[in-house]
Amino acid sequence: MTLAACNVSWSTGGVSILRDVSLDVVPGEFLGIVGPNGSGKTSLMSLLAGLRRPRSGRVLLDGDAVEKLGRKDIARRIALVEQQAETSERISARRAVELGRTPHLGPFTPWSARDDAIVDEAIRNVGMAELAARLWHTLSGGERQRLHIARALAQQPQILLLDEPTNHLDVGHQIGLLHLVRQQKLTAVAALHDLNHAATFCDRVALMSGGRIVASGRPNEVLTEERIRGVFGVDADVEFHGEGRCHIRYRAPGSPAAERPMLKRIS
Ligand SMILES: Nc1ncnc2c1ncn2[C@@H]1O[C@H](COP(=O)(O)OP(=O)(O)OP(=O)(O)O)[C@@H](O)[C@H]1O
Repeated sequence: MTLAACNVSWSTGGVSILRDVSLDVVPGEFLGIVGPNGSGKTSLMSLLAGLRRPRSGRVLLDGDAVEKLGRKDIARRIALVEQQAETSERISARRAVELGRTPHLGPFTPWSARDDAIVDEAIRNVGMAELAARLWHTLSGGERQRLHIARALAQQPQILLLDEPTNHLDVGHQIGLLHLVRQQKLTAVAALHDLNHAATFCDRVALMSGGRIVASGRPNEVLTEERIRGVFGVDADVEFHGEGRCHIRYRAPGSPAAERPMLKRIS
């Protein structure tokens, strides 16, 4: 299943937010979207998920315009984990994950033992089995975030859209979550703030700035010292690794560059 944005622009309140954005994600690929605050990552994710309509251009899901598809049809194929997803309802952790099965249920497909098994596995995958009976409002921010991911996995989408999925998570759970996404062999698109996470886990990275995609490609093609300085205003030393990967070491303002021998290419 492919998802593509073709020359998409979006504006709100007379202000242009996304400008002529084109990208596509191919089956099985993990695409990272990075960029400074306000560069348009969340806006792009909501267009890809069909929550917003572009002012011009099109979003295509397997060649079909997303805006022409029904919500349930989209939800069977795409799961979105939003940045500030919340629920005020008094529900258990497990119930929150069960909601992921909603697009697959209907008058002729009632809840079954298979749905239970899918929900159990999703909860296990995010390490929340012991807290499954707890009420939502008693959970920490990180625990809730892991359940949002479990809800999306229980949805069994072909495409997973994640808006800053590592928010609220400690470093162990951040790495665990991104590894879990990779293991799912899903097509995934994640807006990420941590450039090293993008460089470590994503097959390709799209860099946004001012509502545009200014570069896309393998992590080490996109996350260069010049672009990190130009787009984020931060000096950094980038160490190149094999298979398109790299590692970024940020410099405090005014501190010297690392000695070059440390930066030699590792193949
Ligand atoms: N509904 C809205 N009304 C007005 N402005 C909006 C609206 N939605 C987004 N914007 C503006 O669009 C720009 C892009 O916002 P968006 O949330 O897409 O950026 P982002 O890259 O996800 O930022 P962050 O990293 O801070 O989450 C911001 O300047 C934001 O204030």
